[in-house]
Amino acid sequence: MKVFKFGGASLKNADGVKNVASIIQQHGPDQLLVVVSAMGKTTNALEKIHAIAAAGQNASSQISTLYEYHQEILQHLFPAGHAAYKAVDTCFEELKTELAETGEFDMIYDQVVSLGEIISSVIVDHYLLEMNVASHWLDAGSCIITDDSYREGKVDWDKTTANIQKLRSTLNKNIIVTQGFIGKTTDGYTTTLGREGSDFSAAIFASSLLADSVTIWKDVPGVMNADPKRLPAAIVFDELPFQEAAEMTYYGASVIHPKTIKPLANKGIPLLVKNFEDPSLPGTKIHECKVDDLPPLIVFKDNQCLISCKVTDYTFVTEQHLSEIFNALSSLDLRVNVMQNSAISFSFCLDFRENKVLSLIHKLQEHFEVYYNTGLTLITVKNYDEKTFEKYRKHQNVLLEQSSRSTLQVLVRP
Ligand SMILES: Nc1ncnc2c1ncn2[C@@H]1O[C@H](COP(=O)(O)OP(=O)(O)O)[C@@H](O)[C@H]1O
Ligand SMILES: N[C@@H](CC(=O)OP(=O)(O)O)C(=O)O
Repeated sequence: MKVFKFGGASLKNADGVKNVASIIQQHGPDQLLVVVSAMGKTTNALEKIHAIAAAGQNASSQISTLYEYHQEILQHLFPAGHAAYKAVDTCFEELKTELAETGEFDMIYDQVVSLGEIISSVIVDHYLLEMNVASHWLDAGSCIITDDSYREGKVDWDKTTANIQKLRSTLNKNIIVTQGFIGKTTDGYTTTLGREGSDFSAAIFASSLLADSVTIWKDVPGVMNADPKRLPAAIVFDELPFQEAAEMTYYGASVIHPKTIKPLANKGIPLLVKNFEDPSLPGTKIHECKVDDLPPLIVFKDNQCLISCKVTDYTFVTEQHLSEIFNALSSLDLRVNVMQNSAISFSFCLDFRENKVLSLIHKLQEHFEVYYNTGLTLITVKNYDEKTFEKYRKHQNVLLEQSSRSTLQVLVRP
């Protein structure tokens, strides 16, 4: 059996839905489970709607814009009065109900933001049925069980695997269409798996069903040695070892969600990255393989914050100081992207998640003099050669630089 995952870019309008349906129709005789994300930039719009409502303001104009966006798609796909309209209306009713709920910010966020995937999957399912494809809509939350870490749900693999394995008989008769990005707690509340987490959902289904492969359909010809939006001369890899792909995602290559590789590598399931605009292109196969002479791999990670903790009593940076810093980071579930120390100061860079980073700074100020800069970009060059080493080290406004035998990292003010 196979797993396909279609992201927001592939489903951004009615033509996108038609194209996705045609890729599904041509997939061949294998059993198929399809994971879809919210359409276009719907998740960002829902995040904004939730933030407005949580601040006690009226989000009705933003809700109308999102409703119109989906109506336009529906009108190009279905005749008036089709059941798909009612199904989408029900989701928007649910959105209003959830926004009126009182509860913890992150918990309500998940109930609201997850609706983008529900709407998208409802539309794709109805359209496939319209095209005479035996589609079966599945609530991903009935399978993917997480703890109650809202916005970053941690998967209960035993329960999840057992639930997903029960899908085998349905897969014998139907193509399953389900949502990426979302799960449920054992109490039945929806959770999300972290932004851009639909690739991870596809990997969860594939690993539980021991799929033959997972294909994630993107707007690029495959995995490239840099984001082509940043470096138009980037080249496409025919194949990549799991290890190399995992490291790329760790450094921030946004083409694949970082949690995707592990479940697939553990089960030896190949991950194919293909272009939804031209499915005939070979794409990239990520699997257990050896590739010699990989070119330099360049990853740009924006929205970085550099924090420097300065010891003020001339005792130098000791293990005690480091443990205070790492305890604070761990208590807030924050990950360091690069770090460096000198005699009296310890500097590190991390993603700028404003509320959490400001809480961190507050904690650190109990022990150190703290300085910080935001709006930075971390450039990582893996497998650097002489040319790329020189080029990125000479970048203007370098705030921090570090290199090992194979990897160069420079933190710059863009
Ligand atoms: N190394 C890379 N190779 C290919 N694409 C990359 C790479 N790094 C970043 N990208 C970006 O990833 C984008 C595709 O991912 P994404 O926008 O998350 O797709 P979707 O939301 O549809 O799943 C591309 O448009 C490209 O700009
Ligand atoms: N819709 C969610 C989950 C996701 O993975 O989306 P996409 O596949 O479009 O990156 C998000 O935007 O975070």
